[in-house]
Amino acid sequence: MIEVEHLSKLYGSTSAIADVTFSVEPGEILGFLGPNGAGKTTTMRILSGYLPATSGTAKVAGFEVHEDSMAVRQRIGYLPESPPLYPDMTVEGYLNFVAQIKGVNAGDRPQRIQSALTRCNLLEKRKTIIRKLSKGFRQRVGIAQAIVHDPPVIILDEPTVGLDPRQIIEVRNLIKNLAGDHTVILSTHILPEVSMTCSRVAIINHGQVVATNTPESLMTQLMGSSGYELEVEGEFAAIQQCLQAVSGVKTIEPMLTDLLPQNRLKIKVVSESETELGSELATALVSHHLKLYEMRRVQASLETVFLQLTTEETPVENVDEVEPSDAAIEGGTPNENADL
Ligand SMILES: Nc1ncnc2c1ncn2[C@@H]1O[C@H](COP(=O)(O)OP(=O)(O)OP(=O)(O)O)[C@@H](O)[C@H]1O
Repeated sequence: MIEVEHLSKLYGSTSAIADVTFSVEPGEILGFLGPNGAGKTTTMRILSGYLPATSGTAKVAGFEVHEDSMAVRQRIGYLPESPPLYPDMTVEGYLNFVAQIKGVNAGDRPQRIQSALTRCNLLEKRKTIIRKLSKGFRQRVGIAQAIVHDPPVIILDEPTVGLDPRQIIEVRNLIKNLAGDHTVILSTHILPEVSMTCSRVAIINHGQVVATNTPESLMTQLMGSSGYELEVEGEFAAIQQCLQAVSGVKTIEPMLTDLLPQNRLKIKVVSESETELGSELATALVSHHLKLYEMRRVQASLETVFLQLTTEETPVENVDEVEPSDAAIEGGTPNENADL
């Protein structure tokens, strides 16, 4: 549905994006994740037909964004960082105005407006003047104007910036509900937003896409392995000998922990690939009469991946080429409030 190839943009001599290539399948939500100044807004604006690229191509629903910018604009709903709202209009009046300029037939407009109001939970505010709305409701109006003409593609630039936690949850749920019927690109610098909302993530840094994958695969693929923490009763040498025989095990290490009952050890097992080894590890221990008290799968957090990718001196061209890092699997759970 969206195909971007070798897209670059220079502002004078400043390179905002360079050689950006990615694609988005119909019905997907792609998270475009990067720190401030990475080039997210520039890419979104080029895709929406509001800014010409210096070189490269971008196609939306088969139309080249620069050559067929009118056809593209009709097929895209765009929520910029600051939604272009008219504060003195009512919500309904504004949506009617947007539907009109987006070319929705007069006969279809009431139904399209009703649908956008319903999806964005705005029915009770339809007669309210936009100026009187809270920031959260204004953001919903911004999303409603992006979907009122029922475009196949929706581009949302930092849609939850400035909202309170309750409003953030509402807006994220609303975005998730758009998937399937629509193809969505969501730009953000907030990590949990991506893992909560998106089916795939493209990480952008210094104007270049440094990795693209599902949030989960990106973590395991980049780290090249996943890990398990086990609590087992017995001697380390015996446990090590037993687990070493399990195919796919890369390393076995004792972990330093306090407060464990006597004879119990915490062991960290790292696997060679992302294949699940849990049941094999448990079976091996039980067949050697070693008591297993606890087993937990540990994966790198998206935050670890992001920091690793965006602090590389040179961009990682292909995540498969990254050296597996054992230390990285200690990343633990993502910080829910990580705001880079
Ligand atoms: N109109 C402009 N003129 C000159 N440089 C610009 C212009 N717009 C953006 N830039 C530069 O291009 C780079 C990418 O900016 P862009 O706004 O696309 O990043 P971003 O990832 O959206 O950042 P943010 O999250 O802060 O909005 C930055 O270095 C920025 O300073």
